[in-house]
Amino acid sequence: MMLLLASQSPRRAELLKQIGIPFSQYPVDIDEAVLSHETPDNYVRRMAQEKSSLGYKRAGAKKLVLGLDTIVVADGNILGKPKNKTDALRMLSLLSDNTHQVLTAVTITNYKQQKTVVVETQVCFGPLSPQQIAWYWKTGEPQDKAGSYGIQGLGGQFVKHINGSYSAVVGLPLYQTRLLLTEFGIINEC
Ligand SMILES: Cc1cn([C@H]2C[C@H](O)[C@@H](COP(=O)(O)OP(=O)(O)OP(=O)(O)O)O2)c(=O)[nH]c1=O
Repeated sequence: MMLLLASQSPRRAELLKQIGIPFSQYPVDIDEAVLSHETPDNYVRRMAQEKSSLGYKRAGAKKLVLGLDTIVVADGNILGKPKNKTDALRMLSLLSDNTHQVLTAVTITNYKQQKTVVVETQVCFGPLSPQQIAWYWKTGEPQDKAGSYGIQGLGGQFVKHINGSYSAVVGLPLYQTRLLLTEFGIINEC
């Protein structure tokens, strides 16, 4: 069965390629607004499910559709992608000298079922000065990333340690995605 990755992210495509499964990229656009009283876990789960469901609806039967979403949670606040510079500076100040959570949800949909897993990783940042934050924004890296940083890029130098899945922080948890794909019969157990 044909696997579709319902994502425009080149990083997610790279990670999926890394585990050697053939797929095509099939981006979808959904409304990413957080509902009132929605918990971070419910929100990230719903986003991955909506991407996967919409991809499945558009692509039709005989397809298996993988949808993902990544958010940063700092002191209980959901941090998505920054709207502008002020928003990014606010997020990076919240992350400075603090431990936050990165939640990545993975959903697979096919003709008969939908399954979702949420992977949580603790990320500990060292202190960031206002000058470092201003410099980092200017590099352009924070712009399209949840929490306004990329652990795989220049942002990696702010990270003291992590507890969890590095690939989940970048956008696609390799281990948990493999397990889900195995449950759907896309990968043989070995
Ligand atoms: C925290 C963190 C996030 N990110 C990225 C992962 C996601 O691509 C992005 C979060 O935005 P998402 O809305 O999860 O994904 P996306 O819009 O990039 O792609 P699509 O919805 O089409 O699948 O932030 C990093 O690349 N590195 C990091 O360290």
